[in-house]
Amino acid sequence: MTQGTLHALDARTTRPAEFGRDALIVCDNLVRIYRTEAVEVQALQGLDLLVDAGEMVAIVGASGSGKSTLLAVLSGQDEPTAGRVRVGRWDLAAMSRRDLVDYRRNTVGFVWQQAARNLVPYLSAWRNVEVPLALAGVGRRNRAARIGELLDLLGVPDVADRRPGELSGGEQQRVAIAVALANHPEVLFADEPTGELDSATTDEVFAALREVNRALGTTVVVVTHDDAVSGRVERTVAIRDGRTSTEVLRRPDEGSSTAEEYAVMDRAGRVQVPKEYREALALTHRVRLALEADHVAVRPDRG
Ligand SMILES: Nc1ncnc2c1ncn2[C@@H]1O[C@H](COP(=O)(O)OP(=O)(O)OP(=O)(O)O)[C@@H](O)[C@H]1O
Repeated sequence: MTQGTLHALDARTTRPAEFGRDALIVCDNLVRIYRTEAVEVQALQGLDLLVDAGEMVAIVGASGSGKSTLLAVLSGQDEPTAGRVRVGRWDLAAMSRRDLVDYRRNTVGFVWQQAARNLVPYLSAWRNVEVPLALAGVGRRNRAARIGELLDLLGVPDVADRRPGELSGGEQQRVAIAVALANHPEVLFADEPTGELDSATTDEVFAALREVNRALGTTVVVVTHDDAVSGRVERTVAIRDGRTSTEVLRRPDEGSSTAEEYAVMDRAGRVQVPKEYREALALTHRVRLALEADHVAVRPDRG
């Protein structure tokens, strides 16, 4: 064995595995800066996020925390300033215009908050779902089969002949989900899909999204400002100041389910200590860290 081969083997064994290699969605130190003449806004400030295929994840956070920017980047409508972002086989930081069209038409589906943005007002629900299928060149018979299947799955087969203006808010969003799913996307992105709905209708739309996730296996990423959402999905990721800050995981537990909140540690080992904790113990600039048998203690610097 030559010295060169040894070096090559050595390099291979010591190189760390690629971050998120097995995930469907990878955001690695994602940065998005908006520059205008007067100001510079850092909407995403080194955000890390992994989503596995088949997951349903809610993204929550205060207004301005970067939720919509994240979704815009992930869905190919906005470009990252720095960092790595991958969805399936697509590297979103390095896509040609042609790739983008392909990606947006076939890999991802999108639902907006405003029903008017999702649906064509003068077409029936049926025809609305037909538009993306026709654009993708799907034949008449297959189109009909797919539309029927989706309207059934979303619980709106009875409104097929009605126009959006003749539907309730919840029905409009369920038809919008059908439109977004028409071409079998791997991922469904929804930006505040229930923002204009009351809480009963919100439950209905979340139930529809869960059903899509369960029955079709579509990965669902839904942005919402509604904190109660962590009771409706298995994983809720909170964004603060353009970074992921905490996650709530809900696990089935003998019939009901339990939810537990976790802080997110970034790849450099940084964890954000909540403001209430910092204030309660006057934790400021310098703190003492101690490694205990099963936890790490953080103490104020009283010296
Ligand atoms: N096109 C833009 N030009 C300049 N600044 C922008 C632009 N889009 C977003 N921002 C800024 O980036 C930050 C993050 O905005 P973003 O819309 O992603 O937040 P959000 O969490 O979705 O908020 P909301 O819940 O209010 O929709 C905000 O400070 C916002 O003002």
